[in-house]
Amino acid sequence: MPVTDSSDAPAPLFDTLVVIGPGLIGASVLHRARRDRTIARRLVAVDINPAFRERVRELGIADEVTGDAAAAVADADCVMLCVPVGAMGEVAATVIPAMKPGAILTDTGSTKVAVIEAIRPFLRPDIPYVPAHPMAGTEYSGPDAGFATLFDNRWCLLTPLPDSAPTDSVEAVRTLWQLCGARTRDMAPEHHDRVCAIVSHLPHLLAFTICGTADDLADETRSEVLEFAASGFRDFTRIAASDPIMWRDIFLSNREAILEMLSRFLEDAQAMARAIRWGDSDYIVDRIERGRSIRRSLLENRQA
Ligand SMILES: NC(=O)c1ccc[n+]([C@@H]2O[C@H](COP(=O)([O-])OP(=O)(O)OC[C@H]3O[C@@H](n4cnc5c(N)ncnc54)[C@H](O)[C@@H]3O)[C@@H](O)[C@H]2O)c1
Ligand SMILES: O=C(O)C(=O)C[C@]1(C(=O)O)C=C[C@@H](O)C=C1
Repeated sequence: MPVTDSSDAPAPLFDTLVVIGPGLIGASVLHRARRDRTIARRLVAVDINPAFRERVRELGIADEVTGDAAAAVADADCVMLCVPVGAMGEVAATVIPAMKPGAILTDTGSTKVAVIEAIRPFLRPDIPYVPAHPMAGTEYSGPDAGFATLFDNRWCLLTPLPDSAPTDSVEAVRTLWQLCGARTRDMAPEHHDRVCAIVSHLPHLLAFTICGTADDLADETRSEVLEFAASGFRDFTRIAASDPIMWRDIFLSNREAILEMLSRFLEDAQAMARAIRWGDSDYIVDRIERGRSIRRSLLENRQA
């Protein structure tokens, strides 16, 4: 029987990975890196919130946990920003001057144009920056929400800029996400923001709004909402339970694309209202058929 010697294991991708903001996304990366030991030899977590730092220590997913971002990144080979998109610029301003030459900076922000613009003023020529966005999540947030398999078979979109990272750094970040279980695709940041506006941001906007509308009808319907809400309304409430700060930042930082998708949606909703008013059965059935086929193809892709 062959003897398996741990020294035969390939060296991890990075020596030291620093995750700034070990919430749902950052803690999930740390869980995966801790579990597989292929991503980094040493894991460091930085959080502004002392209670979250304590939880990360208790979870045992980092070798070092600190609130001092500048000190933490000094030895890092890769620094991953997992803070809300509105905080990316201020964190970048603190960490970039403290990073060693050649260390890679990446982020996981849900919007890309605004995050890149927020980070760009602090970039250094010797710090490659590779923006990324894992298309995976849940309605939960904070360190306790993280888990190692979050990214399995999900997309991670990379939006590398022609002038801010050599190819080997882009490939290192691609490999990082593949080691987390994700498939990767490269995209221009503007295109990314339009795609995410329709597949992620607008659905959340609709979920927050429908829950708000139901709540505004509280006097008449609160007991019905609570008592009789079956799967349909519940499916909306799952995503409506998402973190308010994260979603405020996403809406404000992808304003134009979201407003464009919302106005297209409102036109289509008006057309549906008209079809209902005038009894246009063909139109109604056609729209529902399209919804069903989208659902089927999503399920097929997920199983592939
Ligand atoms: N939740 C999702 O489904 C999802 C999916 C993909 C990408 N993202 C993006 O990834 C990022 C993280 O999202 P999340 O869901 O993990 O959020 P989260 O709220 O779970 O975690 C964010 C963490 O950042 C910390 N933090 C905030 N400001 C900080 C600062 N200035 N310095 C250090 N730490 C700070 C918070 O204390 C928290 O621990 C966001 O940019 C979000 O848009 C989220
Ligand atoms: O699954 C969920 O609950 C999510 O909200 C995840 C989701 C999405 O909309 O798909 C949310 C925000 C992200 O930037 C990426 C993924």
